[in-house]
Amino acid sequence: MTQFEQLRRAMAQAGVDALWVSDPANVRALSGFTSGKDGKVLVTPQGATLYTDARYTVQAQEESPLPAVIARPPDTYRDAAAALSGLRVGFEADHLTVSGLDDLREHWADATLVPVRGLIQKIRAIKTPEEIEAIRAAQALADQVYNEVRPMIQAGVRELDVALEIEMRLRRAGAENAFDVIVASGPRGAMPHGVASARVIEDGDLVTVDMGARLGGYNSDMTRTVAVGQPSEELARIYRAVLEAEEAAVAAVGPGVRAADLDALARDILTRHGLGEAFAHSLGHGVGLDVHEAPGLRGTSEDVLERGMIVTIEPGAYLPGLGGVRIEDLVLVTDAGHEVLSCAEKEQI
Ligand SMILES: CSCC[C@H](N)C(=O)N1CCC[C@H]1C(=O)N[C@@H](C)C(=O)O
Repeated sequence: MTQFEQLRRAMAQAGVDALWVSDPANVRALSGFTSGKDGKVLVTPQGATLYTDARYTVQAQEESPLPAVIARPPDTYRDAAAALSGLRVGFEADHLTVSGLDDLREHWADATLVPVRGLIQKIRAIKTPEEIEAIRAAQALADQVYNEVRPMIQAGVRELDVALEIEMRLRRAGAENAFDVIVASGPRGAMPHGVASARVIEDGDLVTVDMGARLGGYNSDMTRTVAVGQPSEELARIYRAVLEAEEAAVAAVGPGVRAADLDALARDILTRHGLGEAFAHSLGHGVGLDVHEAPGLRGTSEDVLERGMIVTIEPGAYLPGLGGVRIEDLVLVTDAGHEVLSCAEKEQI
């Protein structure tokens, strides 16, 4: 079944005849238009239309097989109104502002507006073969850049210089950062999202490097924690506990596995090491056009892994005042179980 066929089925299940798509990644997924934040897609019983403005006339023609309407609001809404009279029209509740909804209500008074959540995200969670290759390529580049930059992580070097080197190498290769590079050294390692600062790395630090490449629109995501000099026995113990949790969770990845069970598996290992409270976030998430997308690997998730999903496995332990550790792999769910896409070496500390 094509993604559009899957979407039509999901729309029927959600009880909508048409769908106004405003999430940039969903716009891109449906239309191929790479400036998703400046586009919308309207799916009706007759077909799908890309809406964007005159800055993108040529780009829309080049990139999207969908018919494009070049207009700006309110003309956009007026154009779409004709096709929507009497229909139940879904809108993406997670990606429409209050004023955006007011606009739809004003211009589509003859339609019934219905909030929907995660319809397209659920379809995007299972990657096509082409998407898998795109993410594999993004991760391969990230591995290469990480390996090139790894020797630079030494005492006396600022975190932001490590981050800059990573970004420069990604950009030279035609990619970009999937997100601001996290380089969290020493006590800053206690911040899971500690983007690189001016801190100078010191002897005995653990340094967490979390980076991703965005290549051809698709993201990768990987974390390594490295030791500079000889870390304390306490930090080394935490590192080994996180590594144990990470390896056990990766080994358990396969089709049919409940995301919540995977999260619990890693969390239980860290709890046995006295680090349950220190694991301050979910185990992982899907990766694709967005860095964070479905499925969610967290305790409250109802998601079940399926072949073709690409997820991160990234347990961590964060101890304020002391530091932290996170180890993350990018993992493809396969019929046989899984394939780890991230190849950069994990250190034994
Ligand atoms: C700003 S993107 C961060 C990428 C990173 N690899 C990542 O996803 N992290 C870092 C620590 C936790 C994890 C995260 O943000 N998880 C989200 C999904 C959560 O809510 O737990």
